[in-house]
Amino acid sequence: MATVTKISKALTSTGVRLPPLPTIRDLVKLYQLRAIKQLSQNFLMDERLTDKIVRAAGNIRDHYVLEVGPGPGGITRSIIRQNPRHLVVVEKDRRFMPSMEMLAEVTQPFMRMDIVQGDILDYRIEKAFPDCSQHDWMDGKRAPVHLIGNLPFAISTRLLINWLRDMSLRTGAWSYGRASLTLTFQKEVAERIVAPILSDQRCRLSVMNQIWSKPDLRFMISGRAFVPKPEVDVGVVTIVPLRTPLTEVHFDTVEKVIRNIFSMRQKYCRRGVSNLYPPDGREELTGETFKKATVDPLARSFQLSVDECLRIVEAYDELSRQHPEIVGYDFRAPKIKGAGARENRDVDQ
Ligand SMILES: C[S@@+](CC[C@H](N)C(=O)[O-])C[C@H]1O[C@@H](n2cnc3c(N)ncnc32)[C@H](O)[C@@H]1O
Repeated sequence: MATVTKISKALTSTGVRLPPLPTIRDLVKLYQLRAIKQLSQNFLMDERLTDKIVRAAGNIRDHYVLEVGPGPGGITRSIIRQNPRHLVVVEKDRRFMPSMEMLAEVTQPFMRMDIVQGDILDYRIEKAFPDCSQHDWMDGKRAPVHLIGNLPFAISTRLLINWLRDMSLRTGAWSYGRASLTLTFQKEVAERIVAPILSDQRCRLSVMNQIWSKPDLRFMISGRAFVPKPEVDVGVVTIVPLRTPLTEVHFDTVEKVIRNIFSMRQKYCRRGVSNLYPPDGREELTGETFKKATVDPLARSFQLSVDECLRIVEAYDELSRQHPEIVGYDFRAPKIKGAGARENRDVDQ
């Protein structure tokens, strides 16, 4: 571990020196590193870029930070240099544990660093920071809790939707208050998250994000900066929860309706919405939805504002309280033999 124990950059305010980030050659030697494709491993080894990502999170001094997938620890070092109070890193790949342990040891007198070897999708963030008190959601300030990560692309969209759900229910990281996110996404996904009405990238992810948060695409990083180089460039996005979300309808209902609205991008939005309803009564209920919502059923989904999407959600929510039998309906569910032929015909017409 000669290279890792070499001392390089100082922690500015504490005078503590961090073990330097291993070079690419070190990575190969020390960890017999072959990037594992299933874990979406593309490492960022340029300190200026890792510092820039952490700066995008704003002030984290004395705050609580969770880093997703630290890998060899480039972003981790940038976080530590900003002197958070408590850092938790969650990494699935056991090969990175020794270098994380070394960082935890060096920083131990000045801050708390916990290492979790495991899957971020299973990790309970509400238990991560026992010393962090709850912060009032409605006062102007954000909670001193930040989720930061150069995300594994294979799970980034799923993770974001899970986190938006937690944000809406004020569970997980949002049990502490208005926690913020600073994350990387493949360029196209980053553009979709912030896409405004009428844009080519407008999709379910845009509307879902914009209902509960203010997402910002802060800057792009060329794919060339990563090792190994991914096929695409990468966007750094910050996501700050809105003090007042744009709806009070339950996340699961909103997600279901928005998914249907955007399920057939090139067709009239009426078509996707109609699939929310069982064939018996589909026409009538779809007509009623658009009437209640005062939205043009012949608009395409990308032509709808967040407000129009939410009016459709609210109309569906109201109708499903009047007709409880439609709540569990899923037009993609396997069809019962015999009924299937008829139902498929209805959908295709
Ligand atoms: C894109 S790499 C980023 C590594 C490092 N942060 C960097 O910027 O160089 C993604 C990291 O997430 C880890 N990872 C992948 N899936 C994970 C999961 N489900 N839970 C936790 N970590 C995961 C990978 O092992 C890898 O270290």
